[in-house]
Amino acid sequence: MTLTTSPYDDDHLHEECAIYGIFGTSDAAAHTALGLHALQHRGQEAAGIVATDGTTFNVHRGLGHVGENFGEDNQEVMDQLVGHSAIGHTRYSTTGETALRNVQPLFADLEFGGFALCHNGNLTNALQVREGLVRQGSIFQSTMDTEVIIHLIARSRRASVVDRLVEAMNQVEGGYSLICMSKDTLIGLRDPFGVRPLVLGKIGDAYILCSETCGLDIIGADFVRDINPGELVVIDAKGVRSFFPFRPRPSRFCIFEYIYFARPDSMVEGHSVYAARKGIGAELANESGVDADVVVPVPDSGVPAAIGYAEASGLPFELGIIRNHYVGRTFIQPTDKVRHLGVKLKHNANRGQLEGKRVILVDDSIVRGTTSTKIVEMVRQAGATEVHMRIASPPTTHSCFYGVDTPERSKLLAAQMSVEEMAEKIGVDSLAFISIDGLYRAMGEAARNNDVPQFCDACFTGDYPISLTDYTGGRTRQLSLLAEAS
Ligand SMILES: O=P(O)(O)OC[C@H]1O[C@H](OP(=O)(O)OP(=O)(O)O)[C@H](O)[C@@H]1O
Ligand SMILES: NC(=O)CC[C@H](N)C(=O)O
Ligand code: SF4
Ligand SMILES: [Mg+2]
Repeated sequence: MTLTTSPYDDDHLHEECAIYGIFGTSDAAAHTALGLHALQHRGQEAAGIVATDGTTFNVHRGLGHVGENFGEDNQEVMDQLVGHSAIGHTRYSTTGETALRNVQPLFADLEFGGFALCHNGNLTNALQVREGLVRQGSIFQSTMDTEVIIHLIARSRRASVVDRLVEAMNQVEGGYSLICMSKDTLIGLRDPFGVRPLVLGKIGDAYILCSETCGLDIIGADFVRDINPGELVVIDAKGVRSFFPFRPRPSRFCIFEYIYFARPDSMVEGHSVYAARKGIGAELANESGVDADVVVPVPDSGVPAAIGYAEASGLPFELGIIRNHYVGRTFIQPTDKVRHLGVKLKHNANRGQLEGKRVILVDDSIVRGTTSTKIVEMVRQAGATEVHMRIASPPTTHSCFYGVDTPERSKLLAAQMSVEEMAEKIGVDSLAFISIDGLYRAMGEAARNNDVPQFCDACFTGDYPISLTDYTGGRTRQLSLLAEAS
């Protein structure tokens, strides 16, 4: 049991969240469950779906995976989620603990009717806004940043749902993609910098909004286009309408989506995630090639970059480490002790491909260094004569505040050590990260534009595009005295 409810006391690097919405089909909830299943990699703490038939809103929210809540054992639940429109969420918390009160979508009965909302991202002034609302009498039901949006919409005096939403979003800062649903409308929205992804798809007469295109593929829907930064789309019986209600800002899409978060078979912002990862691996080989016998990925996320590395270097690619797919991502293990164990449970050396060889290990990132330390030890024990580690991102030196719950800086290996010190700690013969310009080159840019960077890369550069109101000046506060038993 925990009383933890402050945005500052969580030291894990989490994934993100997935959001999904569909309008205009009789089995909207079933489509949403499938879409969320394809997007499960973005969040594994909790899942929820709200569907509406135009009158009633039907909801199921639960802790755990999509399949545990909306799978074949949950037919009764699915039967109750009737409606022509539905939205859904898989959660990885950034603000607010993992508990039932914090499972999205959020729902409220507002002056104009029912309203459901789901959010990928993190609001950077939610605590400040929340304090103001509580002073004025608002009673919060959760400890999530996202809930302030519902309160701001409820208090707005504007006439339409869309205008109320715009007024609310003008009072919050942060990274967000949102999908909202009223009885007859689906609304999608990306923050003005477009930090988090959101795509539009179509199947038959129904429209879909979701985090990544793999959520469209699973139900055979067509990809229509990305929602643009700062764009708000309204989907109703009349079709899709687009608005740009916010002050335009330069696009700063999260570059880490390409490096790690998104699924390799997704297209995000016009780029294939798989091709981007291979390109990063190739740049890495060009920048920091080393004499070796074999290129070995740290599965899963290191695989496409290692293929690109092997192709560019002309070295053979081998699966020298095998991953057990029945163990969750290591980021999600709750304590350091369990996380260490998780890495052992998850990977095993494929001795025949490593023994007597000079091995280049390729992974996408080093966060705490837990994975790399264990893997290197494992590869050496399997008889590798040299181990060189190559990382398909620059050193992660800063925390993310826009939807990826990174450990605090003191837990980020690269924030504490030089590359040489990290190499020694991890136990490799050499260690190299892709340069920031190399990363931008792999993304098709000549270099990083330091005046107006083409992406958000704050976890590598500390250059935060959106203000961090709640995270400066040491504001910490317990948000609720109510502790949910886990
Ligand atoms: O330095 P660390 O704190 O260990 O974190 C970094 C590792 O964590 C991630 O993999 P993860 O095992 O979470 O998932 P994956 O199987 O999808 O690569 C990432 O791909 C790195 O391998
Ligand atoms: N990772 C996310 O996108 C989290 C969304 C939201 N901030 C939450 O904590 O639920
Ligand atoms: S800080 Fe890093 S992980 Fe967070 S949005 Fe920016 S690039 Fe993505
Ligand atoms: Mg990994």
